[in-house]
Amino acid sequence: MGLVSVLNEKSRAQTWQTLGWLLQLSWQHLLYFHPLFKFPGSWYAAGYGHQTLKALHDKYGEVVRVAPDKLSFSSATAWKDIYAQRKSGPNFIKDHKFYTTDDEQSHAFSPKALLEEDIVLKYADMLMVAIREESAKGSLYFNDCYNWVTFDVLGELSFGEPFGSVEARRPDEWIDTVLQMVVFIAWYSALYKLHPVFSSLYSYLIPPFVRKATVSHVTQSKAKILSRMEGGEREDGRKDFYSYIFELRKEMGLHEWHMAAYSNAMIIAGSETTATVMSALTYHLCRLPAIYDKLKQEVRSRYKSGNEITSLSATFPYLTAAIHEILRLLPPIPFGMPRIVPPGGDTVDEMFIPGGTTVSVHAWSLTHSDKNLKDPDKFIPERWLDPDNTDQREASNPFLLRPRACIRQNMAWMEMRILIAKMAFFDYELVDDNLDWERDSLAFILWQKPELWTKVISRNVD
Ligand code: HEM
Repeated sequence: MGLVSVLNEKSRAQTWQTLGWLLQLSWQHLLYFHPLFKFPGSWYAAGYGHQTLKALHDKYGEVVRVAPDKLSFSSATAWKDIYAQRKSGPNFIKDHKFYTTDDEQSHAFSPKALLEEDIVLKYADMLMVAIREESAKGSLYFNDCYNWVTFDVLGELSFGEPFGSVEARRPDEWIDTVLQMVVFIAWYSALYKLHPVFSSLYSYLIPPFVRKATVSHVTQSKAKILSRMEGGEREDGRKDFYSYIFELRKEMGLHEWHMAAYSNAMIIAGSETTATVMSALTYHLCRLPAIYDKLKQEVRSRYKSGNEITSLSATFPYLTAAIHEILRLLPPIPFGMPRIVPPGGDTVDEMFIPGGTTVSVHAWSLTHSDKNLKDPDKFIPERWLDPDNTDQREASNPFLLRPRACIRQNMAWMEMRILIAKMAFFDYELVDDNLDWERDSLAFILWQKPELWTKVISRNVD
């Protein structure tokens, strides 16, 4: 519970007054004394959407000050400077005001050989049956379909049991709550970026029903973890995410609440990202039938049905290029992931940045800039296949860079390849011809997707 929510009315009025005061102070500090004074920008840009932040980058250049102590970059070299292994000096670590996992912890959880592929195949095949049957009854809400499968996969890998969404053909309440929370976490983060003091306003922003659902959600996650712990290893003797986490539990001093929080983060990081890619790609394939024809042709010329496709066989050059392109056009994590410049300062893009500054790369600004790519707003998978293409493809780093890149990017690729290849046995079209994915998507911590209703017109699936 935030501090402000426990204060009475008088104290709240005083709090507002103090906040106004602090704002004035910050403003003065910002104007005259702050070491980042020389960087152009907008002090209130913390809560800006992706398009506005791009407009700021277009106006001011590759570095923009987005809050008193925060800089946003939009250059391919900044990716390397901020997120990759530094050639000299310490790496830039995660901004702990924003993250709940620390740099070492999540990497200790990086599992080795898992049963992910079998699980992805199982739910992908169930989804194909669900789509075939449900689409015979009318148009389908594809955002949900993709969420069913990605959350079930992560549920089974994390808690040892799926959410049961593909089977029930409806989203689990747990998932709905998580997706609602994403919006509020973004508000929290925007307020925090402005000044940590403002983050206490957060408790005013969350409607009581979401707050209640969130508490119940974390309690449920903890109960699931406990039941998974009591149940011991999987019956088939194979290891999932939690087999490794349980092994490390003592060594890392983890409480059940840590594990519940970690599994929540893992499920969101692993489900909504992949589901967003699937929805956005489906939209673009509907809009660009010639591209979808090429993709279908590539898959259908090798397989007679989606059931024949396994994880190892789902390697198709055009399909892979389409994934690269949708990850570029719509990086699934839409905000700049914050890192802290080590004490003493260091350089980013050949500029000296004082220690303690929060820096990030805003991927969307970078991958939508015509300085880096030709026709950056168009979906063109061919740019990833043509050896003579001059686009700066290194502008796109949807999984970040090692050593702190997405720890499960191989699984993400495997899941996307399988789902897209199996989906290529359906023909479908948009129900709403006015839908414009880029215009209608909202960027929070993750994307809030526009509604994707499709009409499946042929089902070449057994
Ligand atoms: C297209 C799909 C995905 C994209 C684009 C993506 C991207 C990313 C990025 C950029 C990060 C770094 C975040 C940061 O440092 O702030 C990250 C971290 C992470 N991702 Fe993914 N991810 C995807 C899918 C997955 C999947 C399928 C899983 C799990 C099965 C997963 C699990 C994680 C975890 C646990 C972290 C946290 C790692 C850490 O704290 O260092 N991601 N992901």
